[in-house]
Amino acid sequence: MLSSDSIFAPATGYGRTAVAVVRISGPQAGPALASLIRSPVPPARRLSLRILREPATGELLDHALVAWLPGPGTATGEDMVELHLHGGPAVRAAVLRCLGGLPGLAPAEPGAFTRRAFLNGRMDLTAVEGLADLIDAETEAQRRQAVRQLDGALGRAVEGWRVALLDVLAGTEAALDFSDEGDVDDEALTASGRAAAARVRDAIEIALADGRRGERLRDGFTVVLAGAPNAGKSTLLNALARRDVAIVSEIPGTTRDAIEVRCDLGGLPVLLVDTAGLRDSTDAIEAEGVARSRRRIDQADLVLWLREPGGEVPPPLSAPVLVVATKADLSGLGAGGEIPISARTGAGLDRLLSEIERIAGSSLGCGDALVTRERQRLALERCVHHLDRVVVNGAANPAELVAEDLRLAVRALGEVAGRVGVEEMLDRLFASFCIGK
Ligand SMILES: Nc1nc2c(c(=O)[nH]1)N(C=O)[C@@H](CNc1ccc(C(=O)N[C@@H](CCC(=O)O)C(=O)O)cc1)CN2
Ligand SMILES: Nc1nc2c(ncn2[C@@H]2O[C@H](COP(=O)(O)OP(=O)(O)OP(=O)(O)O)[C@@H](O)[C@H]2O)c(=O)[nH]1
Ligand SMILES: [K+]
Ligand SMILES: [Mg+2]
Repeated sequence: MLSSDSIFAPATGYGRTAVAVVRISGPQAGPALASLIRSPVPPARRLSLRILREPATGELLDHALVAWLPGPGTATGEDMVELHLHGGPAVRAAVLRCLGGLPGLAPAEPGAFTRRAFLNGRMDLTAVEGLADLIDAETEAQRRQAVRQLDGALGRAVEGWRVALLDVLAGTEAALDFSDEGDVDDEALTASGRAAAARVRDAIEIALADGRRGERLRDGFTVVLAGAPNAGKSTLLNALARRDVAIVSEIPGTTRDAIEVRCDLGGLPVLLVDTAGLRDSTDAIEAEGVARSRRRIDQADLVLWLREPGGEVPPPLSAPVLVVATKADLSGLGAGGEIPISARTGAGLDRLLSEIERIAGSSLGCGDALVTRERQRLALERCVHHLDRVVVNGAANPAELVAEDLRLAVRALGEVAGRVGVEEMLDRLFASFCIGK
């Protein structure tokens, strides 16, 4: 699967930047550097100042810091080169054009460097997923969770469980192979093997009993602002976003499309959604807006139900609800249990935000979850299923069945780490990276 071609790509952003880094990986990396600097590669693993020239014509391209990084002790496990260029778009384009003209070098697809790191055993699949999340992380809690996974928190746990189960499996297979030789325990599973399988199962169950906060933290927490027309939803959205995102007017039925604002609440990713005020309307467009509101309310992690003085109380909803008494500058306080605010004066907004942050925090955690994707969860659940059969029936079942369940449990852990059975998802995962990663 790994082509012997060498790849290159810009590793830094587009446009004008102070410095632009171009990375090359593969057997042609060293020769490519040598031809750009028209001399042997500089000392390994150091940045050296060199003059880059067009290989064919000798035309001056740039003064650059270059690094020669011989494999296998590199990010991809292959020979690598980094060119730290001046960050103009034309400098970068000229260097990329020269690289494309060299033999055995091709522009990298998105995620191609990370794919090579994975295929060369430099990273397991959980680390790759952690890296994807790290690049996408927009808040502190997301960053913390992603970098922990890149660092191997899940990978190490899974490998520890796998090694423990392989040990139990070896004992069971010995019982199978030599059951007539007399010197090996005849039973499919010794008491200590069974206890070891139970310990692994319990540890996995603890990791799974996390309320899915790792997955939720990647997705973010959705807060829907709902209520009757003119309750003050759009005014509140603008106040929380500190921007004029939604149209506000004294005309009921102003908002039609749902309006989304992403924000960072104490390190947590929160999506605020303003919606059309709920009422029966004969206006077809407003009615469609109300239908959209109801769908967003159904999918919300938290609904802020806004009611102006004397306004409607919330209908029964499946999501948790905070009732917000709006326009407190006109009416004074709302009823007990409601959070009084005035978007006009700003009164009560801090308290409202800290309530949202508290509820989001208990749903998303702070980045300490081990399981961060459904893919991992499903494989771990499958592992637990097979271990349950081993632990519960181990003494009664024939050795063949016990061994098969142990093998399937080990295989499920191998899937989490990307050792087996994941070929189909790799293309999708790597395509989610940017070019140059
Ligand atoms: N300039 C630059 N900065 C970068 C990267 C890069 O490739 N280039 N990275 C790329 O994403 C990240 C760092 N990740 C890296 C991971 C492993 C190795 C590496 O060479 N590992 C070897 C040697 C380790 C050592 O010297 O201790 C190894 O693990 O054997 C390099 C970078 C972030 N910053
Ligand atoms: N005095 C006062 N007026 C407010 C406050 N919040 C909103 N209003 C006014 O209430 C009216 C309706 O506000 P909107 O934010 O458009 O209400 P909405 O809930 O988004 O309305 P629809 O989009 O039509 O459902 C506007 O005239 C706002 O200026 C407040 O805190 N105090
Ligand atoms: K309005
Ligand atoms: Mg509105």
